Amino acid sequence: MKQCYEDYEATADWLRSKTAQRPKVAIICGSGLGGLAELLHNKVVFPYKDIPLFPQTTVEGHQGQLVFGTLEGQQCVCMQGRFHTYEGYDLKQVTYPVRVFSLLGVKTLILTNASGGLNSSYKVGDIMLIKDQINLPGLVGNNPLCGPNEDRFGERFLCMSDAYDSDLIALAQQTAEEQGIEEFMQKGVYCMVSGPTYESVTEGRALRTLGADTVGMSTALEVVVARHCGLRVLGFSLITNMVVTEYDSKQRANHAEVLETTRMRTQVLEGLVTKIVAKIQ
Ligand SMILES: O=P(O)(O)O[C@@H]1C[C@H](O)[C@@H](CO)O1
Ligand SMILES: Nc1nc2[nH]cnc2c(=O)[nH]1
Repeated sequence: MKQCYEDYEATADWLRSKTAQRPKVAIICGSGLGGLAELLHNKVVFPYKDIPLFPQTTVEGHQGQLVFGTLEGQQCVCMQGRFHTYEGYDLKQVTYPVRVFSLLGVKTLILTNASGGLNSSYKVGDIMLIKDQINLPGLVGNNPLCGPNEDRFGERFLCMSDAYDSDLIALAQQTAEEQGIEEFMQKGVYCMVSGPTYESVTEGRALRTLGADTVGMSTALEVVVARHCGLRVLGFSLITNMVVTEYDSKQRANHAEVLETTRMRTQVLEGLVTKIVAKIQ
């Protein structure tokens, strides 16, 4: 499927015609982390299947609906479920909602994800503020900005050294302190791989050597497209499991464990994001 500017406009126009809400903040919820959308007030909910040109979610823990509403007085739009390349979607489909958000007038994108911990000082249940990313698919040609540049969204050559907004990171750190949850807050580098396989021992070790603190199967592509259209970005990675990096380990990564850990920390992460949203200008 080849998206053009008019497709993004058609989806944004359709949403505008169905709700008078004009969010400035968008939130993409990771695996098992969609509960945040339930906290919105004056909710207007659109199942993805009803939204023109929107992909559908196929993964357990990703509900598949777009929720507009107000969080602490701030108008927000929340994706309860995201799209991944391992589901068979291409790079433009995975990132489709981000450009729609930009056309709707969103200025700040908050992303959450579930990830495997690579940094041995991290623990299952820690929440990592993403300070930078390794877009592994992008480094080898699978970058969502490949192809003709759409100047109406952004420039051809995009700087990614400031992808995660330092003011928003500072705001998040300050808010975590106020919430008294610094003990399980981390700040580090997220690496995206395509999945759906979890890492072999040697792959896990290699990613750690590259400088990654956590690894997951999302986020980096959405962030590239968000930065291309000028959105400010804040990201959180919930460490749902530790990546197995010992050849004789009996531990095995699995999605059930991922979802179980999200259940353990979902309220804390929701509380943190809510308080941050309240302070975003
Ligand atoms: O959407 P996210 O990145 O939170 O989901 C992670 C990566 C895979 O989709 C899944 C693996 O358990 O969780
Ligand atoms: N690639 C990857 N994605 C994850 N998502 C949640 N845990 C993991 C993990 O260990 N590896």
